[in-house]
Amino acid sequence: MPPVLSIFERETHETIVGSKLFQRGERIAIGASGGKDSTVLASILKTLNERHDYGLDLCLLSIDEGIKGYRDDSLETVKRNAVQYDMPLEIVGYDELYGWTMDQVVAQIGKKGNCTYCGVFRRQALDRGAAKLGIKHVVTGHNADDIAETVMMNLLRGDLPRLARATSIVTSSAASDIKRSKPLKYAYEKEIVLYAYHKKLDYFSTECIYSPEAFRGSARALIKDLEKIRPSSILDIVKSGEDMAALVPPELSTAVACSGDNEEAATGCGSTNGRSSGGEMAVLEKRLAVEEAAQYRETEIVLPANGNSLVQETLQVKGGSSIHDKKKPARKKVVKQVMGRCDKCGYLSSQSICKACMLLDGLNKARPTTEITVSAEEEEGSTTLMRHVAALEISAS
Ligand SMILES: Nc1ncnc2c1ncn2[C@@H]1O[C@H](COP(=O)(O)OP(=O)(O)OP(=O)(O)O)[C@@H](O)[C@H]1O
Repeated sequence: MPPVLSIFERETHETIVGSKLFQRGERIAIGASGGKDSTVLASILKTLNERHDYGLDLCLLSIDEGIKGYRDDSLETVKRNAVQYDMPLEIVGYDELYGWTMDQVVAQIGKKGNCTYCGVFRRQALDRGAAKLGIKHVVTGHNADDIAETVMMNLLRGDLPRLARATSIVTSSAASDIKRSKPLKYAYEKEIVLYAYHKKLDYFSTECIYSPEAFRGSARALIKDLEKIRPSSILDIVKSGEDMAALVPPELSTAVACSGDNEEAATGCGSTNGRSSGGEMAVLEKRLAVEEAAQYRETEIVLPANGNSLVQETLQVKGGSSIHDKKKPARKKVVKQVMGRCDKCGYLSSQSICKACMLLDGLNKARPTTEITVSAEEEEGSTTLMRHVAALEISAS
């Protein structure tokens, strides 16, 4: 076996053991997209489970987002993987869960912002798929590159709670009783590709046909540039993310989880997306330059406030608003989240309407603009988990 394989396997084993990721006898659903990361994850977990006798019961869980020419092809890969790794496979589709495929969502809303829908739907779909299997732990193939990008994006957004969630190897939230973990958190994408290559793994390498998420692409490009001058940048960013996460009060990072958002949902589907160079970074840089220039036109004035105390306020001498006026909205008050059920679909949620249902409401309201026919049998016999979403068929026209 080439040393690169054994080193990779040993390091992944160390991550698993060091983080006490699994318990003996645990049933684990591997989020399997057919891509390189989750294929390598399935392969290596099978190897390590047998070699080190973890005692895990592994299965593959795939979400069919309903993207023709992309997900249907990658699911064929997952079906082959199920045979190759001798693991049961469960496939859950957006159409059965939500009454919408991503192809239909994109036809309705366009490509812009479609990753947000997909991310929110996928998170819930993975939970629902795991619940269907009676499994409480889902592992995903997120790697160090993905996490470094997410850290960078949340740093630029000033969103430390979400940054904290992205860096933790295990995430669980009050809004779901299903745990998530990322055993490849410290694995470079390059190592994963090499492992797949040397082990001749069968994976699907086409990227999603819908628009990439520009901001992630920009963060990725920035990290790639940093790597040229500092090769350890990716793991350094992951490490810095972990250190920053330690400063975030737990109730704040939990509140992010409870809001129904997650790193994937907030940033689109994740790592493969947005790998094109985005213009957002250029816009950001331009804005920063303008703001920097504006600083020189500012004068510090101390004003008396509330009679006694002195409050420093910055006023701008010439027109326009001061950069200090562009205060970020005050951090949201942290409300203790209580797990309940979504009024519409009954899914676990800390809100009265879960995020997926909110998005579906918007989609369904706009749907009558398209010519629609409802199939009576389908509506009557629907086993759709979300009963409020009628099984609609868009007529061929
Ligand atoms: N359709 C899906 N079904 C099941 N799991 C998924 C699906 N899409 C993504 N995942 C899980 O989320 C992880 C991150 O997904 P992402 O879209 O960022 O793709 P990626 O980093 O290219 O991973 P991969 O190479 O496995 O596709 C995947 O490794 C996989 O575990």
